[in-house]
Amino acid sequence: MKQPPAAETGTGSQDGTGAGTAAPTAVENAAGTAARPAAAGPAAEGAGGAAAGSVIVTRGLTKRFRGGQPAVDGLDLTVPAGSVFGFLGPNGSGKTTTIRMLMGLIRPTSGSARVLGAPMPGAARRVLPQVGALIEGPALYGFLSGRDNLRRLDAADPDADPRTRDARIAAALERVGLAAAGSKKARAYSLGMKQRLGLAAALLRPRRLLVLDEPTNGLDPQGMREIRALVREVADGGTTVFLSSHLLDEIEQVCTHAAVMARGRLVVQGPVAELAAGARGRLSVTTPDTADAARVLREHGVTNLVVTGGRVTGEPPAGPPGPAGAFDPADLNAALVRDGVRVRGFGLERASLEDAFVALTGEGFDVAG
Ligand SMILES: Nc1ncnc2c1ncn2[C@@H]1O[C@H](COP(=O)(O)OP(=O)(O)OP(=O)(O)O)[C@@H](O)[C@H]1O
Repeated sequence: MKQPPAAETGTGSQDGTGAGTAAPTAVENAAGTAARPAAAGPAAEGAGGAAAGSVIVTRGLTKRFRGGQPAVDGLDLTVPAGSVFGFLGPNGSGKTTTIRMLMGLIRPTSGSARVLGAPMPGAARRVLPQVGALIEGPALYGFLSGRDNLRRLDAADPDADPRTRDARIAAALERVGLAAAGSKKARAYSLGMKQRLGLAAALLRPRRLLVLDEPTNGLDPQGMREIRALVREVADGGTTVFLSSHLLDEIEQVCTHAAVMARGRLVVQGPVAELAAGARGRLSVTTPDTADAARVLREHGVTNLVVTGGRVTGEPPAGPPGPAGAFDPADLNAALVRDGVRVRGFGLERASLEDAFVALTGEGFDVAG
């Protein structure tokens, strides 16, 4: 409840193609690409209609608070237009500090940040009207109704047309499922309702970018589901969504792209599917002939073999599995049988983003930070 939604002053430039490309890959693999097809909305309408543009680009972005270690250290972030971009990291990894720099709320110590193609914080006055933001919870007056809170926020926006105010507020309340509760005092709202009201505030006007700092923090599972559904809906409308989270499964469920932070540094970024694929999952063979199985697997390019009891697991060769991929699990199974290995179980465990995080950092993902 500390920060109001991003300041909404000045007029916006429509140039949004940004300096970067949609190619992810900052530190590691993940040669991914562009924005999802849903980018055909406002997010795709930058100069020249370049849907492949980047909505956020940072280069060497660094923030050092007085005397301390850098909170954010040399960050190179590229957020493709039309993506739902998850900014993932344990508590204290520098997510909020990055978002505050992106929104022009604090100055970087060094490096640069461009949002919608314009430098921040310099261009904040023309960029921020196109950005809806929810940072550290919405700033609400408890004694006002949800609707009157929105009215107050809209009235503080010099670019908001007072003639369309009531209609826009009604539409925003409807969109976040608060139409029926609009007349209730905000102090009577649950945490989830407050978050939704904050989102309604961010969506009072069409936005090209929505920035959400831990939007599901403190919500119950139902509240989380509602916020995720809303995020998807906003993205389907063509708005790029940048959201921070310390929840891996949340990122997997809702995001097309992700960046992983640890101790102020970027660990990896790219399309979520490719990040998880980067970890490749593990191949698992259940057999009483573990030594022979391990040998055959090794001969077929399986690495990091681990034998536990009657099971051998290992990392399959790089590339997608299947007849057209780098290796075919069926061939591997046949090779085991051919060598007399009694295969009692054979499987490929799908990698999760958590596997990717562990593989990249060698650490567990400790959400308690
Ligand atoms: N105003 C400040 N003054 C000094 N140190 C700060 C300040 N803001 C953040 N930090 C420090 O910078 C580091 C990164 O904090 P930040 O809030 O950006 O992380 P985060 O990933 O958003 O975590 P959380 O989810 O807990 O907010 C932390 O060590 C934090 O203590």
